[in-house]
Amino acid sequence: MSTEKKVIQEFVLEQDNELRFEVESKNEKVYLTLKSGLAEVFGTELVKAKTYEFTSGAKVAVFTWHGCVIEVKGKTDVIYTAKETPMVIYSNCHAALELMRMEAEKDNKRGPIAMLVGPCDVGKSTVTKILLNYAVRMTRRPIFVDLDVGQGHISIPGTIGALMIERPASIDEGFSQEAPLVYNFGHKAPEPNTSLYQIVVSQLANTVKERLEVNKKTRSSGVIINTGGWIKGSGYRQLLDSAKAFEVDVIMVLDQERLYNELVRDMPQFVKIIFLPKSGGVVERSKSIRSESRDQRIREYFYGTPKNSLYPHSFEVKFPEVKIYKVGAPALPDSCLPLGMKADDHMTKLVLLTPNAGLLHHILAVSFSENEEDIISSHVAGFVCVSMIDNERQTITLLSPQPKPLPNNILVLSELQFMDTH
Ligand SMILES: Nc1ncnc2c1ncn2[C@@H]1O[C@H](COP(=O)(O)OP(=O)(O)OP(=O)(O)O)[C@@H](O)[C@H]1O
Repeated sequence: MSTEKKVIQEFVLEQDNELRFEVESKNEKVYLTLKSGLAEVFGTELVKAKTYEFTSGAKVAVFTWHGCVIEVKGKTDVIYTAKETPMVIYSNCHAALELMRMEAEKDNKRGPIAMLVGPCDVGKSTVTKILLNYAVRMTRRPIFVDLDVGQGHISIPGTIGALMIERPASIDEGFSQEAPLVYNFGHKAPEPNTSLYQIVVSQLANTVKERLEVNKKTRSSGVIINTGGWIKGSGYRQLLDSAKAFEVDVIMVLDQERLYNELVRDMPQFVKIIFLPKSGGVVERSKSIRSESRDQRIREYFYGTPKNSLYPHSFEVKFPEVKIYKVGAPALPDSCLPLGMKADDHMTKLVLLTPNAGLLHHILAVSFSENEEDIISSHVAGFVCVSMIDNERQTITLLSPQPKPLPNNILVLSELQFMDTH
């Protein structure tokens, strides 16, 4: 047990102030308690006298609309109170979406489909979370869509997905992950395979639209879509395609006027484009921190969080028991392509793999599809990780959240890897 005494600090926040802190040191824990007044963390209200725990990697902002007293116990790397925040502007956006939801409810129509866009590290995921939390606090049931394959807020990185939000995010664990709809893309950025990205985005958009049709409450609550930070060149065209696929009504552009003006120029008139300033608190993340947080997401998928541990299973499957596919075949010169085939088509071609040492540590998506034709357009049941390949015995050892048997024998290779150090 550590004999080191924990540092205790008390902060008195005036109305509209924000206490920001970061926990960086490994194995460090910081405890936060609301002593009096009202406060929230990214849209989720703090319960008075309850202690919240934050571990290494946490970047937190405690905002108060009315003033409060906060106690922070433990070693933070940065901690300060900010008087200037864009929270009033974000709250006005929520109010505008809420008006659209009220109209939609009255006329039994679809509520607002809003998309957050902007470069990396401007707070897109954070504003998405704030807007979802505010909506659900008004008893709405919006759908959260995450198109950012880099971080994987709904499932693991390399995927896109949708989740119906029924209660505010937990301060330390995020949104409850009940029955998310997840599509495997298999790369940590859209660039390596934009054709495939476009297909999975359209597929997700169609499924989300179907869900809006069948649930009245969700239909009027609408959808909030988070996107990745790739906004230049084909990344920008990709954004336009995604906006079209989801039939968005509102696009909120964080921090970049150029992107805002391009969207005003290129989107149809009925789509409202809104410019939002970035919060001064948003922390920039280096490549290595992004990579660490991707690892952390995958580890949490298999092993859970300190508060909610999971115990994954490890089992063997024989080579013939599974079919492992890779999406995207090596490119062929135009002269070698069959008549009518475009050079781009190879990017969505399925290649059946013979299990080999190259699969070691790779993530495999367990497809819901029953035949080869539907693999790309099917959502996935979950993920396993290849922890051993034994060529002699013709077996693959898999780390899996569920015990044997696999729900399907069709597996799809992801570029993402996970080193299981447990
Ligand atoms: N007001 C704030 N105070 C302190 N930290 C903040 C604040 N807003 C956001 N952050 C932190 O900054 C980090 C980056 O924010 P966020 O993930 O929302 O950015 P992003 O634009 O979605 O990034 P990316 O493009 O990489 O997905 C997060 O760790 C988040 O917790």
